Amino acid sequence: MAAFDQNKAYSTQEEIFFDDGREIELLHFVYSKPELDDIRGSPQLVLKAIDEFARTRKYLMNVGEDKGIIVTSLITEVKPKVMVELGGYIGYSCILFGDAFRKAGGKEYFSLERNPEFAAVIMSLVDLAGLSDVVKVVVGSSDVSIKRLHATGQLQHIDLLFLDHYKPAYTTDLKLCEELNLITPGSVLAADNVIKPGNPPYLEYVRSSTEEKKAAAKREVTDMTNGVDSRFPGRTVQQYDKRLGQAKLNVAAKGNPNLVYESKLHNSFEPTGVPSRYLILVTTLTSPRMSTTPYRPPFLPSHFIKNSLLISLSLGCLPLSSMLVFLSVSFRLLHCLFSSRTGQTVANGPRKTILITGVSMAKGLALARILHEHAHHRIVGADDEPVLCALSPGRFSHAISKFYRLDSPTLDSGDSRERDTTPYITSLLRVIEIENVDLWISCSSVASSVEDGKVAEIVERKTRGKCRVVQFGVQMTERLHEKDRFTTYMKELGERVPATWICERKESMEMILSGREDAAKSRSGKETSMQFITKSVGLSDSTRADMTLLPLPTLSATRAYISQLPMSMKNPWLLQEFIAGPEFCTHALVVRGRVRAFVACPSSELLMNYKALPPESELSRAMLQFTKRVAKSGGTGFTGHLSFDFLLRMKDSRVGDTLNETQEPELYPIECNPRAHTAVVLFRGMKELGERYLEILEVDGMDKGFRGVSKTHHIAMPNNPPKYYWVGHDLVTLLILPVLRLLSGWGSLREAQKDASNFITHLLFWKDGTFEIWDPLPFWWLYHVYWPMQFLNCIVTGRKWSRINVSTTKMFEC
Ligand SMILES: C[S@@+](CC[C@H](N)C(=O)[O-])C[C@H]1O[C@@H](n2cnc3c(N)ncnc32)[C@H](O)[C@@H]1O
Repeated sequence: MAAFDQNKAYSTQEEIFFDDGREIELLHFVYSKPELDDIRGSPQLVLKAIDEFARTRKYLMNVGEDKGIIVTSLITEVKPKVMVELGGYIGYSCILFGDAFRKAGGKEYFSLERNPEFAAVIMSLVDLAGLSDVVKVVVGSSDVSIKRLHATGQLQHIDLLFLDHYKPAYTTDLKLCEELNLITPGSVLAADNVIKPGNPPYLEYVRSSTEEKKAAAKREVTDMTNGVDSRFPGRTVQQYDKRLGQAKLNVAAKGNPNLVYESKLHNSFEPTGVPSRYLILVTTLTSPRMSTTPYRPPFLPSHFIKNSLLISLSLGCLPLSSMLVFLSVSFRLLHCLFSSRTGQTVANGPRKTILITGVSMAKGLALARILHEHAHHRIVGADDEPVLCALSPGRFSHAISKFYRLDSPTLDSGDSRERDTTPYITSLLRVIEIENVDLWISCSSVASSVEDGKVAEIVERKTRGKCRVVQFGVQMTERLHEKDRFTTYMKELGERVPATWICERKESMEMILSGREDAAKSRSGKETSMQFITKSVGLSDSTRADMTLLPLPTLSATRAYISQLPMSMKNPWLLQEFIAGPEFCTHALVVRGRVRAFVACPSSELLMNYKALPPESELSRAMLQFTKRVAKSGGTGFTGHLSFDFLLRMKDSRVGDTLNETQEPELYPIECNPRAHTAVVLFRGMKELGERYLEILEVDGMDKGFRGVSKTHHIAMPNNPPKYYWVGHDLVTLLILPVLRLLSGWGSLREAQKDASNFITHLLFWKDGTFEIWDPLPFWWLYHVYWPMQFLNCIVTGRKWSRINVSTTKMFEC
């Protein structure tokens, strides 16, 4: 630390050092300067005048030049678009930082000041400095102002936060900003005077790990007076009481414990020349890292209340959905009367039995309904459900002649690979045998992938091809399903894949990251922009939404992040190049190595919205071509459902989420799901898809190529189908949660309005993924029996969940 220049030292701090009229005196001092015309519009000259007053007249509690330079350098480095300062006083920091901020391309600088007289001084001096275009002075207590700015949509994110106000409010205001999602990865905090006069609770909070914060939140707070930590001296606590009364702290703010900070102390001098210690904090995240969904504060206090509220919601909606079912059934009866007069579907060939597994899920149900259109054949449905609990919504579908309960799949795929029989395999084989099934369409979940593959092999062997199956064998299923093997396979096929490494040890992940960084640096001679994400090779509900970009801003943060990954020889992790761009998913039916049905759509959060890409679009065509190449490589024994997740690298990263059809698509397959995708709902009402499945039955002999017997080479693709959503999911996420968030002061009106308008648009113009007017019972059962029973079970067993997927009936445990 360089020596302090005594010539610029402020006057000594007196016993009473502010709010004694000196702030207004300062205004007169500045405005009576003979060189006022030169000062006007010059932030530097305004600061010089303020410094002169503090040196020659009275002390001012400004950040000062020495400490200020730390923040101005930070501004130049971070280039914030939005900056907030808590505590503006007479506007010194606001003018110093506002100037640097504007030069660095900043757009909005909010200066929050509780004392209206001080705020008036700031406004006057900011105006004189010519900074009114970027600086907005907000009068009021910081927590109230933050909430209001957020609620009115004026403040949506903070790139740089400067804390220099009421010491006990540092932690509570930071927690508030975290909860409102104003502080996210990439945000930088600079806090003044954390060592002297000191701010132990703040230091403790920003230095804690996620676990420590969670544990601290659970502990009973005993050492607090009026929400103020007893470690603060009385003088600090009562500093602003005289004029403004006792500050009310927002102690309800719980913060986001998942945000973990990396902190660095900077030594400097107070403007009086007294050495000071300054804390600059760079936010970095540990688990669950940068989620694609913004962090939403848990305003529902417990799982019990959450589950109880959802059960009540189901009860509340019961009359309306029962009425809907009644109307639908009446409509169907009338329709049947009418269609019996106009004639039924003409029988064509021998009647076959088609088994569809996974009918509890929207995808299985959609396929059952599509095949039901071919009324001549018999559709049997099956799915796993608990013994003596008729929970599966699919069992009540009009499309299904008979439903069978299956045992649950074995969750450990390694286990099921070793064993030839599991309760699931046995129960499924029994259904195929009892029903003398001609075609089994496997539409099951990820949990049963390997066992389904096993059943496929056994059935083909036992029935000598009499029973046809839409399901790949075990080896192919594993090769496609396991992320590491899939990437290797794609490389073997010469396909473009993101750079990927399989890591069994944390040290190797660290080494790869530092090696890549060094190589990139030496190639370009400057900082690399290449970023990576990590994923567990096996299934992991808790980490799958995690999108933390590596390397983190500092080596130690990257190390800390890697160290918390549950990586081992048995549970390897992938380190994969991050491709910035939109994600897409596809669904395809492949028969004997040929794609027979295909659809592509943009991926949405939790995959609860489906909008098909036009089949003729360049993107859809590119994804289809890729699917065709993979299908062909599987040979003539390759029959099953094939879904991929693709990332599209945009040439101009700024258009990240908007699709520009004129760009040449640079697609990267990142994952494969060798099973049906919920996107199959986009085929609803499309008889042609049913025909593609029935063609499998027409193939004469297992060794005969498909080409010889195909009626058409045309691939079934939905053209301009309706958009799909799930009303239960949208009702909660777009209507109830935003309203509750708004009422509890956490959400903004603008956000709630936007969500509500999306909900209404979906309700009016989109189709529900489960409801069908001629087959309404599965919908009713899903929302009024299946989910309430699941929530009740969670209350009774204490099972905790963080998200649910209405379409796949899956609960993500936490
Ligand atoms: C140390 S001074 C700020 C100095 C200023 N940042 C500078 O360097 O020029 C602290 C200021 O915070 C203000 N303040 C105190 N509690 C506050 C709160 N809860 N919300 C907003 N401002 C507050 C005080 O009125 C005072 O003006």
